[in-house]
Amino acid sequence: MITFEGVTKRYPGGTVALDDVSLDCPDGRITVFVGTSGGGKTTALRTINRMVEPTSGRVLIDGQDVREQRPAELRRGIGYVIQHAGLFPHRTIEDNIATVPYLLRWNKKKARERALELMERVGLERSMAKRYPFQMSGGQQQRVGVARALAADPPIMLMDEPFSAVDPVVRAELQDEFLRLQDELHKTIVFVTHDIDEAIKLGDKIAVFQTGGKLVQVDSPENLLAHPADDFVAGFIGQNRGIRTLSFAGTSDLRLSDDAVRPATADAADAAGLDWVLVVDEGRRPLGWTRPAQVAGALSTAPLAPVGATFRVGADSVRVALDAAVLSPAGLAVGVDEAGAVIGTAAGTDLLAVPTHGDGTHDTVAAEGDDARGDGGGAG
Ligand SMILES: Nc1ncnc2c1ncn2[C@@H]1O[C@H](COP(=O)(O)OP(=O)(O)OP(=O)(O)O)[C@@H](O)[C@H]1O
Repeated sequence: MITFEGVTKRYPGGTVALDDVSLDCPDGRITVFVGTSGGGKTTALRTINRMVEPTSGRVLIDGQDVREQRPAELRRGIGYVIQHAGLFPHRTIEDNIATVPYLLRWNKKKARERALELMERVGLERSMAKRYPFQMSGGQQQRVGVARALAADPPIMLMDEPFSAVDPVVRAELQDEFLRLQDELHKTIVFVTHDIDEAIKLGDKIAVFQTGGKLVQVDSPENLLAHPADDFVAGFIGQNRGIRTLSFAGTSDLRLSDDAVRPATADAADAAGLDWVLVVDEGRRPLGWTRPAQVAGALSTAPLAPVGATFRVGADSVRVALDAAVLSPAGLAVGVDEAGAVIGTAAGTDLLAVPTHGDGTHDTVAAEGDDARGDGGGAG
């Protein structure tokens, strides 16, 4: 665990970059520092690897003051990823990734093998190993940056706006892969971003910094959305707070209805009275929507409107289900199991009735994916 104890940083000239910051960054979790420009996020991050020394207070790693270790030694256990990746332009991709192993005097073969293995891990083809950074896209360079930080398998990773310099589509891909990687590696990660959506997507725990280096709220993403500590945090989170909260509400306890689900072999007359029916095949996989009143005979002969988006019951959030309902011609969200078979449907109003009070008592989605994530370590 990384612990900040009353950390203050005052620069010559009087700028207070950090003002009495106390906070824990739990092991194996992602703690995100978010906030306004100049709020002290980067300064806070850099006190962990001693790139910045606090004016007062201390930073501890597993109870030990970081000042008890020489910076070089300390940094060996701490991966560091920055915006624009910061790769060495005159070194090949594999040599960039193997930077720390070379410093640790691993033999060349082992270091290169590790670099190639990591390239695969971060979604790069091994055939790119001999390229130079200028021959890679921005997104690929960021992946190399992540691989380089992971090379010596440090327990801690510090990431300063690592995905900010790429376009939104690539950024979303990098975020998804980063979460997948973290599911396997369980590093203790401190991640700086100015983007609240990125913070909510990636963070187990979010620390909001305000200008003047003040820490205004430390909370799980769901609590931050549900209970912003003050107007500054509420303003920073922005609009759509209610809808975003639905991302943390789970679908495993939803009551789904089978009323509108019919096999293709059924007769349209069986569904008389229904506006829309969802026609399914023999494996209950959805084929499409139809209006039974407009069909004579078996539903297999009916013209079908596309199913649109479905949601995985239990795995997807209420927000995903609501999206599916809005996009469905029938206004019904189709819930499916792992195999894609229909479990039942839910109307938008059923989905909006799900409690999302953000006090941790509702059925939460496992942070869109993993049991180990999600409780965020609570407040403070
Ligand atoms: N070496 C320095 N000397 C003097 N002032 C500094 C120094 N480094 C940072 N600051 C000041 O400290 C404050 C906090 O800076 P910091 O970079 O930590 O903020 P940040 O939250 O990471 O901002 P951004 O999102 O813009 O990167 C700012 O006012 C900045 O100008």
